[in-house]
Amino acid sequence: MKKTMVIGIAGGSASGKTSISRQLKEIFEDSASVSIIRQDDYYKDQSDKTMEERIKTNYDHPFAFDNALLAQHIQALLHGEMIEKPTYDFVEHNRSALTETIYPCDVIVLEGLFILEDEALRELCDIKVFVDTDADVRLIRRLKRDVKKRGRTLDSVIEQYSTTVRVMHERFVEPSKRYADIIIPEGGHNLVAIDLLITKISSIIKKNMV
Ligand SMILES: Nc1ncnc2c1ncn2[C@@H]1O[C@H](COP(=O)(O)OP(=O)(O)O)[C@@H](O)[C@H]1O
Ligand SMILES: O=c1ccn([C@@H]2O[C@H](COP(=O)(O)O)[C@@H](O)[C@H]2O)c(=O)[nH]1
Repeated sequence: MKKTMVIGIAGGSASGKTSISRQLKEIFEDSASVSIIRQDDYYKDQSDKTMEERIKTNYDHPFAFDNALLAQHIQALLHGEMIEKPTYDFVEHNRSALTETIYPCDVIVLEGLFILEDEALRELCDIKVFVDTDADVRLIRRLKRDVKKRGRTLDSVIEQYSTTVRVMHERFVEPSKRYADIIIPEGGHNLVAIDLLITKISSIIKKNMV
């Protein structure tokens, strides 16, 4: 019987998880149906909080996410059911009103900060990947991205990084590296590691198709 494969991609903020997930989706689009599920879309709803309160939330602690719903959605896809995936608005620091329908597929790329830290999510992954990018590179990337795409100021990114992002990374994200089957040093720059990952996924897809 055809089985859906789950590729878990964890790593620090701005390590390159989303960029690698997109590369994989593009590469396998012709041979398999691929869906990307981002843990970021499962940040808890904060409609009951003011903007001032939302700014103070610690978004780098596992409690900020509804991981139970995420695990339930992955299970549903594995059982051949479609899901209504929440979507997240980083500018508003809140869930959006819109959901996205995700249909059962051959490959689920499950990416996010705590995919390997959370035991239930980790156990759903057939291949566990950790994108390992140095902290200084991640901070520079985050500064550029958050100012351009997430409505932040330079000062707010630096303040959030020094108060929560860095400490939580060391406490929760970095230790989860030990669960990885594949560690990709230098993020998306490491073409050799990405090629190895692609070869492995291809062989699993081939076996699945016969
Ligand atoms: N290998 C790379 N080289 C240069 N910039 C990169 C690379 N990978 C990602 N980026 C950029 O860094 C930022 C963060 O990458 P992203 O994939 O969103 O990380 P994550 O999903 O881990 O937070 C984005 O603006 C992205 O374009
Ligand atoms: O409302 C929010 C939600 C999250 N964040 C920050 O985003 C990153 C996680 O996203 P990556 O794409 O992995 O960088 C996390 O470090 C949070 O600090 C936010 O600022 N506001």
